[in-house]
Formats: sequence, C-alpha cells, structure tokens
Amino acid sequence: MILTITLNPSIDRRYDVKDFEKGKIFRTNEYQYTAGGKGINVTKVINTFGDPVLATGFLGGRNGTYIIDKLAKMNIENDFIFINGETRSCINIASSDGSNTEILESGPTIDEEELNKFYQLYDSLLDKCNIICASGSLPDGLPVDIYNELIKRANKKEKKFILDTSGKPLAKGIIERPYLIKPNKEELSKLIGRNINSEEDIIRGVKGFIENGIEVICISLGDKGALVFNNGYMYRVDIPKVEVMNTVGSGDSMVAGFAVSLLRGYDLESMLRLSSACGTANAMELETGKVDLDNVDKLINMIKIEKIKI
Ligand SMILES: Nc1ncnc2c1ncn2[C@@H]1O[C@H](COP(=O)(O)OP(=O)(O)O)[C@@H](O)[C@H]1O
Ligand SMILES: O=P(O)(O)OC[C@H]1O[C@](O)(COP(=O)(O)O)[C@@H](O)[C@@H]1O
Repeated sequence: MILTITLNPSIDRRYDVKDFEKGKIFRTNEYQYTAGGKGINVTKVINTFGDPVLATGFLGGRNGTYIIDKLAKMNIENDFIFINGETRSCINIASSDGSNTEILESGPTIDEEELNKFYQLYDSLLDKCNIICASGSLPDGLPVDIYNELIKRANKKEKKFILDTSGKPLAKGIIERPYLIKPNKEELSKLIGRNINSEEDIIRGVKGFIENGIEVICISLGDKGALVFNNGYMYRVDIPKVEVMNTVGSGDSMVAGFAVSLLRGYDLESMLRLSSACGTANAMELETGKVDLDNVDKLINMIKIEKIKI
C-alpha cells in the first residue's frame, strides 16, 4: 500500500481562456474543478494504475467535504484529519498559447491539537503502508520541519519515503534522508541558493545530497525530461515531443510513477520510464492530475535513457 500525504490540499480550479492577458476581463464556460493539491494528484494517478493507495493530510470546511466526495466517487481510500479552517483553492488559467498562470492560496491554519491528531494517525497508517509519499506546501501553523519528523518516523520503520516539496520544508526534510526527492530546476536552484544554467550546475548542485545519502535524486526539467542521480550514475532521461494541453500536475504524475514503481519493485531504468511517461501523459490531458494508461504505455517505449558514470 502507498500512503500519500497532502498537508495542504486544494480544489484545483482550471479556467481555459483564449489568449489570456493580465489586466483584462475574460469570460469562459470552459472550466473544471478537481480534487487537488500535489499529494491528491499523486493519489489519483496511482489509483488509475489500480495500485493500492491511501490518502491522508488535513481537510476542512465545504472545500474539504467537496474533496472527500470526489475521492469517494473515485473509490479512493482516505483518512484525513478534519480541521476548523477551510481547505484552499488553487487557480490555473490555461491559455491557448499553452501557458499556465497559477494562483495558489496559502491555505488554512492548523492548530496544535489538529497537528497532534495527525501525528497519531500517521503513526498508525505507517504500519499499513510500505511506500510513503509526501507532497506540497505547508499550511500555516505547521512546523517548517514537519516533513523531517515524518521521514524520521518512516525511516525508523524502514519505509521508503518520497518527498516532493520546495523551499524551507524541502531543505529541512532532506536532512533526514528521504529515499527519493524530485525538485524541478527552479526548486533545486532555490535549495542550493545558486542559479542553474547547465547540466554541470545541476551535477554540482546535487553533489551534497548524494553524499548525504539520498538514494534517488530526480531533477525534473519539464519538456526537457529529467536528470536522475543514483548509486554513482547520472541518468539523462529524454522524452518525446507531444501535443501539450496542460502541464499542471505533471510533476505530481511523475511522483505517482515513482511510487508505483517502488511498490512493484521495478529496477531504476523501468522506474524512470514509467515516471517520465506519467509526467508527459499528464501534460497531454486538459485535466490536472490525469493520465491515460494507453498514452503511458506508448510513451514508455519512446523514452530514451543515457547512463553516465559520475
Ligand atoms: N511540456 C511537457 N512536455 C512533455 N512532458 C512534460 C512537459 N512538462 C512536463 N513533462 C513531464 O513531466 C515531468 C515533470 O514535469 P516538471 O515540469 O519538470 O515538474 P513540476 O510540475 O514539478 O515542475 C517531466 O520530467 C516530463 O517527463
Ligand atoms: O502545495 P503547493 O506547492 O502549494 O502546490 C499546489 C499546486 O500544485 C499542483 O499540485 C500542481 O503541481 P505540479 O504542477 O508541480 O505537479 C496543483 O494541483 C496545486 O494546486
């Protein structure tokens, strides 16, 4: 079983707007609301593969109930802490030029009692799950090193932990050595406090994390694929060109591919094929956090991987 953690879920509201420009009024009847936030997107993609998944985190208010209803409709098992605050919404304006403009609410405030309840729940869920996957930003009220604490507890029980977050929560989290991290280029740049302009910059940037003992480090590069570091090698993952509909959720879909691969015990190269295919398959869909399994199958065979000793 895979446990996904979404501490700051959201209703993702996508508006399809022709020729979007700032400062103008647009009317559209093409929009979609989905249960989202990074970890919930991961959950939906894992569920599409039919692999066992359980979603946890914090939900509250009418938005929280909306998300629970959506998960129930997809038959997704979940166990969230219900909070006094209201779960956030995130807006994605998808324009006809292929761009995505995102407005991400910061989310509700979690109080100490709610946090303690979550820790208790987490400890009990850990016993049921082999792979733990935590994604996204933190709502107010949570300690900035919460991922650090969650990884420590998972490592004690020898569970593999995937961490996909950014900024301080990522910087703190990696101290406890999650099994796998997946920052994109901007997130890596922020983490190391340096600009990244070349592959060499990326190799130099991840060196410290490799030495620290993080098993798999995936730097995702959007339409340029990914660079992945494991066991003394760098894997350059090249992806095919596709017709892009909406890239929001591609990182989450990639993470879902990693989680499924770890659960199934795939070797590294198969894992990189599946996870990259998931990211690209998501970009081919209008809906955020959705992959078509036929597309994934086709893409898996089109991905090229180069293995380089570092
Ligand atoms: N425009 C795109 N075309 C094809 N595949 C994409 C595109 N954008 C993302 N992907 C796929 O999704 C993966 C993750 O995307 P990326 O944008 O790097 O992550 P994030 O959403 O976390 O910023 C990429 O490595 C790639 O496989
Ligand atoms: O938790 P955060 O970092 O605020 O991000 C939330 C947003 O990230 C997304 O999950 C998309 O993330 P990716 O495009 O990186 O996969 C949206 O669905 C969501 O609204």
